[in-house]
Amino acid sequence: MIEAVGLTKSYGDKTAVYQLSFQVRPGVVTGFLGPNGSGKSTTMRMTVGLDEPTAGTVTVNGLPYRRLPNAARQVGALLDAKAVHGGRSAREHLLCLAQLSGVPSSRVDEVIDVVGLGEVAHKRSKGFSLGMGQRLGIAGALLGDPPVLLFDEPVNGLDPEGILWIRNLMKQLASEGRTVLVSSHLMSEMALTADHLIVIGRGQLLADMSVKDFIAHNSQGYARVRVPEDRPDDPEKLRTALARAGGQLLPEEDGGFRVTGLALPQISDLAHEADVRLWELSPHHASLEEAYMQMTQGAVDYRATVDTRSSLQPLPQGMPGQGHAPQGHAPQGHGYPAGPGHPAPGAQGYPQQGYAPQPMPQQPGTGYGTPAPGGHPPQQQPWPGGAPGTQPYAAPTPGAPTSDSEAAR
Ligand SMILES: Nc1ncnc2c1ncn2[C@@H]1O[C@H](COP(=O)(O)OP(=O)(O)OP(=O)(O)O)[C@@H](O)[C@H]1O
Repeated sequence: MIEAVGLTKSYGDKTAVYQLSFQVRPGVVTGFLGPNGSGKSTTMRMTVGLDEPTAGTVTVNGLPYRRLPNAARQVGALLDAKAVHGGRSAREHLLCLAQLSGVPSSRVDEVIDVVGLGEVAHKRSKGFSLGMGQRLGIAGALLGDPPVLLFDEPVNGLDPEGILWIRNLMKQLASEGRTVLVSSHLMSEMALTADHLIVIGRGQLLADMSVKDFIAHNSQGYARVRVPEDRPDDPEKLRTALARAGGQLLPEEDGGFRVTGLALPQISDLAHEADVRLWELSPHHASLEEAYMQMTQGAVDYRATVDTRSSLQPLPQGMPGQGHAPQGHAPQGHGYPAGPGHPAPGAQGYPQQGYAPQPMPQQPGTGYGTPAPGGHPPQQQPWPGGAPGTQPYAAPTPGAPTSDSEAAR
């Protein structure tokens, strides 16, 4: 089990993680979600001793990583697939890791086969594609056969077959009773892979609950209806009938309608009573992506403009190397687009008061440590299950971290 209690990390003025408390339990895949810069990697780095918390603790099976006996055999992590000596072959790289952590070299060939790198095991890793690098990083995480595994965006760069493989691997590792924490921005993939979610925004806990509960809490189900086009009065008749019962009929772009506030049988009965024929009546189940967008939209620091093209200025003609003289087009220089399509961080949805800049105890960054190599650990033990006191919602705390843009000001 991984447990964070009041975990906080500041880099100078920037608070990357603030009073984060959660438990990652064994036996299930836990998805770790949050917008860019929300503190996922920082949290994972602190978990494996690569960064020191400014305050609070994060432990693996009750101990901070650096105090774990044989840490490399207890926790495996894929944090940065590029953190490999490019001059070494995949096999050499894994052999080095194996020697450092007291893992027998026979295990190296096993994990190479598991991740599908057998054919390129003797090739230098600097020639590896992004996906091959990810596979090598995953091999490194699996090397010590650890009961706790962290994967930071493991599907990055993988092809569809690789993504399916990762999904099954995560599930298999969890079904073996391991603790599996995996971050990703691919919501559709997370919906298929994760059982439980920890969602953070600007370093703070936003949700800690099952995928099912997360979707139910953060989205509104609705019904889709369609009426015959040759009966132009029907939409209005239906709208009136539904409104009397407390429902709402909203037109959709494709000519159909969305009904909120009423169950499907009620909609059917009301339409029948109003003499409106329905050509479609179907439930719409919200996706994890919809629920995630709804929850995190106010905690997004980096957002593209709605119409990215409209905010771009044309480049001046006659730039050096274009082979003709400037025609008097001066750059219309203003900074990076701002305006209606580029809302201020936290502009929608998420309570604003939590992000007011407040003085917080700060501590300069403590730099990077190195996970301690270790020898063979005791055999895996069954983990205590059923963590108490999970927190479905954590309201933003006054004094919470500012967004990057706020910090920059
Ligand atoms: N070594 C560092 N020095 C200064 N700031 C840092 C450092 N590491 C992370 N940060 C800042 O901390 C915040 C959280 O970063 P982090 O990489 O943990 O986010 P993330 O959720 O993993 O983002 P992404 O989804 O984009 O990978 C960011 O604002 C980042 O700029």
